[in-house]
Amino acid sequence: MTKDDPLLDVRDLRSGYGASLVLDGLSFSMGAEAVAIVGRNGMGKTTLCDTLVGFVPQSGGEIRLAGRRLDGLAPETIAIAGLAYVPQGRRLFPSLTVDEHLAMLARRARGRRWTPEAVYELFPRLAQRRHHGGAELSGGEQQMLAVGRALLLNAPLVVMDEPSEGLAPAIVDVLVDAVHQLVAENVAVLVVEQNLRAAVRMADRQLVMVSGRIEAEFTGEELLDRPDLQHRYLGVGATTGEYA
Ligand SMILES: Nc1ncnc2c1ncn2[C@@H]1O[C@H](COP(=O)(O)OP(=O)(O)OP(=O)(O)O)[C@@H](O)[C@H]1O
Repeated sequence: MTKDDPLLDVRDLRSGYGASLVLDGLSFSMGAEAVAIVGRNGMGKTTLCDTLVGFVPQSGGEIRLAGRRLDGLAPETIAIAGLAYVPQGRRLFPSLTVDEHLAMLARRARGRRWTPEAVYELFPRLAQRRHHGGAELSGGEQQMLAVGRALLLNAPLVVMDEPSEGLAPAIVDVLVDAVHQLVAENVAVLVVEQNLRAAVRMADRQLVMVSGRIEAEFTGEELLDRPDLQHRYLGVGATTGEYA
């Protein structure tokens, strides 16, 4: 990496499922900051996350992390290269306790910034639930665990797909604070959000996805102040309620 390389640089990315192309020439770059990807249902946000982390194979374009090409690498290699993932739906193991989830990556994390104990400091609620199984946790606790597990990779970039989905406002506040703390410690966060209010609180840069491309970029303030933009890019009702 030279000093001019962005942390993540995505150029002309193409990917999809079989013959159907979902990402169709998608480009953006980011540094050690928080960036949100917003957009209507079905625009390809989850496909973007899954392609970045190697779950969906790309059919064109380039992905560079700190100057290193990631395209075509296996998901485990991409994770170890520095791209951690908090998938939509959290994907935890119902029969494993919180402690057991974190223990799986504890050896790799030893001596680094993010250890299981550091995750428990970030999310004290998880520490109280450390002996409970994944299936016994509330949605918010599950999301904290999914974020904590990703942090144990000690990666420079964490990708989060819809972290606020289905969560009470108080829990979203905890996640927003966690994102701010990560960025303050130089960990970049790329967050996909359906929920504009949560997205704006997590990130200043809002990239709008339309039909598999980044079509526009706004600041959070611009998007919140402009119902016309919300209507055009996010659909009716994007900002109704505190987080809905
Ligand atoms: N496994 C799959 N196989 C085939 N098509 C898929 C698959 N997953 C998603 N798609 C299609 O790809 C397109 C983009 O879906 P994607 O989930 O990436 O969008 P999204 O913006 O994340 O929307 P949502 O918020 O509803 O998840 C949609 O047309 C969807 O039907």
